[in-house]
Amino acid sequence: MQIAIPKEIKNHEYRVALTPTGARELIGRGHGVTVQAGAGEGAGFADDAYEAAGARIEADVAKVWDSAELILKVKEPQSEEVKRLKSGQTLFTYLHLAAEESLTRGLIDSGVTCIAYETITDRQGGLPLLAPMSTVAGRMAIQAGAHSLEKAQGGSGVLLPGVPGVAPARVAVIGGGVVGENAARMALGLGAEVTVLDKSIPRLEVLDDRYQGRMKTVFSTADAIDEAVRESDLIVGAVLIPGAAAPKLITRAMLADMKPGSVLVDVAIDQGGCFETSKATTHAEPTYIVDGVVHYCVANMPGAVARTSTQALTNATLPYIIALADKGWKQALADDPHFLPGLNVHNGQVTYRAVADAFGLESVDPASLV
Ligand SMILES: NC(=O)C1=CN([C@@H]2O[C@H](COP(=O)(O)OP(=O)(O)OC[C@H]3O[C@@H](n4cnc5c(N)ncnc54)[C@H](O)[C@@H]3O)[C@@H](O)[C@H]2O)C=CC1
Ligand SMILES: CC(=O)C(=O)O
Ligand SMILES: [Mg+2]
Repeated sequence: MQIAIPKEIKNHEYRVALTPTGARELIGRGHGVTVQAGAGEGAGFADDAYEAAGARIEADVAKVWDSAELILKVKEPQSEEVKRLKSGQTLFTYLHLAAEESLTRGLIDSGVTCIAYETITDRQGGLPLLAPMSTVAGRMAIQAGAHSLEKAQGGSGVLLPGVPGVAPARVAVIGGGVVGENAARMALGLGAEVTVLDKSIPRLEVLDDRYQGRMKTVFSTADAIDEAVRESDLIVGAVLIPGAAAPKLITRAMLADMKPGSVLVDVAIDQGGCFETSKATTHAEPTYIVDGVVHYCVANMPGAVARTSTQALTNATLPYIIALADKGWKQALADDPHFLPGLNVHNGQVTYRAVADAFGLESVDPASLV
């Protein structure tokens, strides 16, 4: 199969969809890999490394997209990339469609088969292709939050660990999944006082057991969120209802109850964000202030640590890429009931229920297509 790796074009996105190591695995199985010139540079992978793995380097972006049966990306296609798609191609990338109606409609019109990393499941009920980037983003959320608390960023001037004689900051993490656990773990490591809120009791049990009471676990209700809003210096939004738009858990009116200069880091922004006042920002301008509260809402946080993130992403995606390349999308999805929910759009139809529901569209059961 002919596989293309375009250079990512989203603001400050330095990841690439495949490492040279991944390219070598695919080429060894008889597939052709074309990499756009410079695609791996931001992650520290030079064109030479891909060539040494047997890949072809192509400088002409149109030729990269045109030649491909399977296109591998990191971020959702930007509008100029949607125009490059051709009916019959397969696109495998993060899509987060419930947050972006125009992208959804563009992909419907393209006639392309679109498989999203973030809706593939595993036997344990996890999201194995979201998890590596959620691990990165969760860990980064505390770095970003700590920086945003500094006065120069509009923050309250609180240092997360405090110092001897001065209490540490209070950090609340809403959603105790992969992002939430990693954020909580980093905040604990820095000496903050940490509370995790989740709607899943089994998840709170896991956290309680793993951290032996070093973080507070709280069942997520409107009351619990009100309390977190009043007491916290930093709140991380880390909820997910797979494939669906994130619920708005903190409204604009609630910002008045927060301490001036406190910080909201909305990691769930790629699914539309879980705070009413969240709007997606970029690494170039990551924060803005509403009613005295600093908001950090970067939708591609792992792009800033592209070397680590690219390696972690390829480790997770490679077995699925190999299945797509060896068998074609239809057989690959038919053979694996956990791969099947990755299908979001096929040949003009939405195949993921929560995406269709977000925009009042019809959805088609993906099982009926394979
Ligand atoms: N901004 C960025 O760069 C990145 C964003 N993400 C996003 O972060 C979000 C979280 O991802 P994961 O941690 O992997 O998901 P996950 O599925 O591991 O965890 C989500 C958790 O939210 C909980 N939850 C759902 N509704 C809730 C509510 N009302 N109150 C409290 N908890 C609730 C669930 O029970 C679950 O434990 C997703 O939207 C994901 O796409 C992930 C990576 C990078
Ligand atoms: C998951 C996601 O949106 C990202 O890694 O950028
Ligand atoms: Mg987006």
